[in-house]
Amino acid sequence: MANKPILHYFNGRGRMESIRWLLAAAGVEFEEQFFETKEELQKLKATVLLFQQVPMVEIDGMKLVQCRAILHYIAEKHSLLGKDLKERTLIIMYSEGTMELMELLMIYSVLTGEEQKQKLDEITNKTKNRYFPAYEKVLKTHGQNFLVGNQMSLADVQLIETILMVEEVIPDALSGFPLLQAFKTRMSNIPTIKKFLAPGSKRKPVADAKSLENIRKIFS
Ligand SMILES: N[C@@H](CCC(=O)N[C@@H](CS)C(=O)NCC(=O)O)C(=O)O
Repeated sequence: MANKPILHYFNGRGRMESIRWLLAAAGVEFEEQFFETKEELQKLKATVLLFQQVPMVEIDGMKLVQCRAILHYIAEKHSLLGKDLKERTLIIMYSEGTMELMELLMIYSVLTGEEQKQKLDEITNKTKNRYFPAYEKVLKTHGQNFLVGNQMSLADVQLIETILMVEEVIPDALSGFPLLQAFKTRMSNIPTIKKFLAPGSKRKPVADAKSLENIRKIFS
């Protein structure tokens, strides 16, 4: 049996969480090696990180960096990247939209005070007026269960991850988006995803003040 992928990152969400989500949705077991100090990260930078950045994933004899490349590799390998060039391009297009929204949420999580309030206004506005209407429209236009090709893809996995992240800061974010509400229920009941959402999985919680402080130290 092939070795399990090994994920190298800190013990938190960041840019690795979508990779955890995708592997889990594909039903792939993985291992994690966390760095906990600046020194441990420096050691990785000096030895294995091509651009001195994480996430890094050891998979199929490669040490992959750049989260989009990693996501696309895993998606393609597990038939989550469409059946032809058009589907693949739509999947990547939708996935890029979710990544923009997730990026805003990642920035929000490290801000404090007035800066955080302003970022939340921006997130609320873009969620309700830009991103969620777009995905609602896609689902409405073709009337299918998934965003592309009537089967689960990278885009769907990233969309459910994003919906749950948004709801952590805007609990009523899905009100007014009935198709996205149904999508959330459907996706959450897919067995591999249900397992990942259950307690004890490798899904990471929202960072608390102590872990944020440690992450700041690691990357300072
Ligand atoms: N384009 C890269 C960006 C990766 C990135 O910025 N990683 C951060 C942590 S999430 C990092 O390693 N920062 C350390 C540094 O740049 O020195 C990707 O998508 O993977």
